[in-house]
Amino acid sequence: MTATRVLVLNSGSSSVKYQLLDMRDSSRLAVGLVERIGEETSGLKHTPLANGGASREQTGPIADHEAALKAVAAELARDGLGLDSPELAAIGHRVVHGGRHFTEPTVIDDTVVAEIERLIPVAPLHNPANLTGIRTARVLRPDLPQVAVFDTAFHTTMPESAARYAIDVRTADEHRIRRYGFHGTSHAYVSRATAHLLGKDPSEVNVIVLHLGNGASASAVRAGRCVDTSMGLTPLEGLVMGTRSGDTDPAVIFHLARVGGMSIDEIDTLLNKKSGLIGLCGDNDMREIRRRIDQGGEDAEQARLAFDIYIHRLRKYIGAYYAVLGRVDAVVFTAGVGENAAPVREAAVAGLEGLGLAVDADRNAVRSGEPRLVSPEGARVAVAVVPTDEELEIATQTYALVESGKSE
Ligand SMILES: Nc1ncnc2c1ncn2[C@@H]1O[C@H](COP(=O)(O)OP(=O)(O)O)[C@@H](O)[C@H]1O
Ligand SMILES: CC(=O)OP(=O)(O)O
Ligand SMILES: [Mg+2]
Repeated sequence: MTATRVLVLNSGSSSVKYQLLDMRDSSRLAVGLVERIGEETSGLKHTPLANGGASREQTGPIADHEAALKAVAAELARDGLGLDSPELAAIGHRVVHGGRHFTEPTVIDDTVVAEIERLIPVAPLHNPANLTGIRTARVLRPDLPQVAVFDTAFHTTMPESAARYAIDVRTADEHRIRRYGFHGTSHAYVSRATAHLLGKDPSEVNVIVLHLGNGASASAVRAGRCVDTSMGLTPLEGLVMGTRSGDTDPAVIFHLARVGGMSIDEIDTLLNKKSGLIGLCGDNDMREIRRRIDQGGEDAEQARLAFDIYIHRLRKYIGAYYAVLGRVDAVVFTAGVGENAAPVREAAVAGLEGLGLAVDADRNAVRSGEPRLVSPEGARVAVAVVPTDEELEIATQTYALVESGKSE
């Protein structure tokens, strides 16, 4: 029997998303999510698409990522899709920070694990969770290739003028301080899918990708290669996010330390976990923010301000990347907010007809899981919604690597 299945693990700080795919046709056999790991009310939702698709849900404490993965393995086994299956070809892991070292998907060995570990200080919310996923999966299936697909890989094509910060070169080099960028798997997948939506080859188009999820980032993609992106040394820079501030004056940190008496760790937590939308209005979910705005009254005021700050930052990046690219063929929205929040898309390009940017109200109101245009017929620049699929992209890259290894 040839092994054609790939299990993809996307381990977040308090969640694990997973998909089991059959790479003969990229079909999904099972998908699921473990949430609130480490809390009393952890939840696991498992959908065995291959076996009728009825979801199973359980709640109850799941102490850590290791326990989460074991619970996932048990659910898959119930459907005859267990990790012991000879049809499993590999496990693909999303790894957020790969530094400059990893520009391609990589088969994981002890050296790779050590390098991902070394990068924890620059991805403190993400790399530790990614590592636990890797370690647990290696214990469960030590014989199977485990592949790391890095968020940073797609951004390694950025020119030095975009990747470097204007700080002392020796200090920057000594500490490897530069813009790495994240969500690269999504930016790569979505920019390519946007070209296809336009009936073009990726090498023919320039695209601004707006990945707006809980974490959010923008990128400028010229002819299929990333030339700039909004996240930097860490996933803290750039757009306003669910709980992260995005861009601030670096001197805010000195001020909070010197005048506010806060420790570096407290400031780190403030900017990464208590800022962004949640810091501005108490909610990090765009659905809730829109509900408050639409309801009106006193509760709407803070939500409106948070929304306006979010949009203002987004528009600045659209303008900046327009200038970086010179010619723009498409602006594309993706991830939870980008795919679902029509008011965000509308506000992001409002009044930018001079740049060829506009949304058609009817098209923008359509809810769909398909890639689609939301700009008016014949617009100079396409505005599009393209659902991201990081898991499919990770599976594709993982399988391609494993298969190429066989033929060598
Ligand atoms: N229907 C919706 N309308 C507006 N925003 C939504 C909707 N559904 C999801 N979102 C937003 O998407 C976010 C999650 O996006 P997602 O890409 O899944 O994030 P992540 O992968 O970082 O967990 C939510 O926090 C919420 O703000
Ligand atoms: C890098 C990053 O911000 O990832 P996420 O959006 O999954 O938090
Ligand atoms: Mg995401």
